[in-house]
Amino acid sequence: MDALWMAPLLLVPVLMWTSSTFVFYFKKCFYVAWMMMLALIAIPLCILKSGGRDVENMRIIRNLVRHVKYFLGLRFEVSGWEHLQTKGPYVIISNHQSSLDVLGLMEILPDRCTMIAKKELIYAGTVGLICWLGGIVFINRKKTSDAKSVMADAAKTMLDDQIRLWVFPEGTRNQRGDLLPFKKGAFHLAVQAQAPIIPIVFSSYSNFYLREQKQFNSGTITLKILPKIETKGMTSDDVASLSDKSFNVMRSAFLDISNSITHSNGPLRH
Ligand SMILES: CCCCCC/C=C\CCCCCCCCCC(=O)SCCNC(=O)CCNC(=O)[C@H](O)C(C)(C)COP(=O)(O)OP(=O)(O)OC[C@H]1O[C@@H](n2cnc3c(N)ncnc32)[C@H](O)[C@@H]1OP(=O)(O)O
Ligand SMILES: CCCCCCCC/C=C\CCCCCCCC(=O)OC[C@@H](O)COP(=O)(O)O
Repeated sequence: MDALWMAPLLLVPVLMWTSSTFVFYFKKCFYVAWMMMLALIAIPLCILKSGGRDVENMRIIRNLVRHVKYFLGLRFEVSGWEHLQTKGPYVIISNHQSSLDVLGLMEILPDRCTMIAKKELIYAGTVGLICWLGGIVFINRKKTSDAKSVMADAAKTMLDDQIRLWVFPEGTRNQRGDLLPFKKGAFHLAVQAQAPIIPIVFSSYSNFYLREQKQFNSGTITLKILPKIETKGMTSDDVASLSDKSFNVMRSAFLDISNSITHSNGPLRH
């Protein structure tokens, strides 16, 4: 009787072997469930360590998330580590393709660095709570004036508490094979804090993850950390050119690393 109950479980490896659509859904569900579970473990650890919301909790979160890539068959190749060896506050900007970006982010996350995220993320159960405990700054994208004032406060906190902030300047997830035009918030933030910008580019996920075709294979993601862009002496008048400059260096790096990876990994499995 017990053995009979186990029988459907045997289907899992069979389906994993034969159906790439099953692999796609299995990996996605596993990812969400595992992250929720890790967050559940992290919550008491963070509370015990710092008693509540604190950027130092990101160390615990970073350590707990770093093994998840192995389950999903993902590898990261990182270049430009030396550009993160900058003292004091800075603003990291990177392209944003999927919630899987969290894995690459945790791979290279510097100390005392937290993120700017949409406020809806706080309702994501245990993940939402861990984001709050990790000091993530939540913004309301539907109310520009609110978002601006939260980010102005964040610029002050960055300096007062020596914090680094990671912003996704595209403002939303994008897997269209190119970068979306940048929103301006990250650049106002850097200018207000007079802190440098460190651009980071994730190569395209299209060689292993295709949402429409329901494909989630193993793959390698290249992370390229680019040289910092100074903002000392800049004012809000310089924001547009700073944004354009950042966009251009990131776009050319994105196209460069995405092309080389698609060619070296060979064709997708069907
Ligand atoms: C232990 C296990 C746990 C496991 C689970 C958890 C694991 C880890 C936890 C970590 C996970 C974290 C991952 C977080 C990912 C979340 C990512 C996101 O949520 S992305 C979406 C949210 N982010 C953003 O939107 C940031 C980028 N957006 C912006 O910067 C925007 O500019 C804005 C939102 C501030 C405003 O957007 P919008 O209303 O569309 O306006 P714009 O066109 O950009 O600007 C309008 C004008 O306002 C000016 N402006 C903008 N910002 C400012 C400012 N701060 N100060 C002054 N002025 C500003 C801008 O220049 C425009 O004016 P103009 O005259 O046209 O120039
Ligand atoms: C009880 C509630 C259940 C909710 C379950 C959701 C839990 C998500 C679980 C695991 C994923 C862990 C990584 C979380 C961080 C993902 C952040 C993210 O990628 O947010 C999307 C946002 O950048 C842009 O949003 P839009 O593309 O504009 O939309």
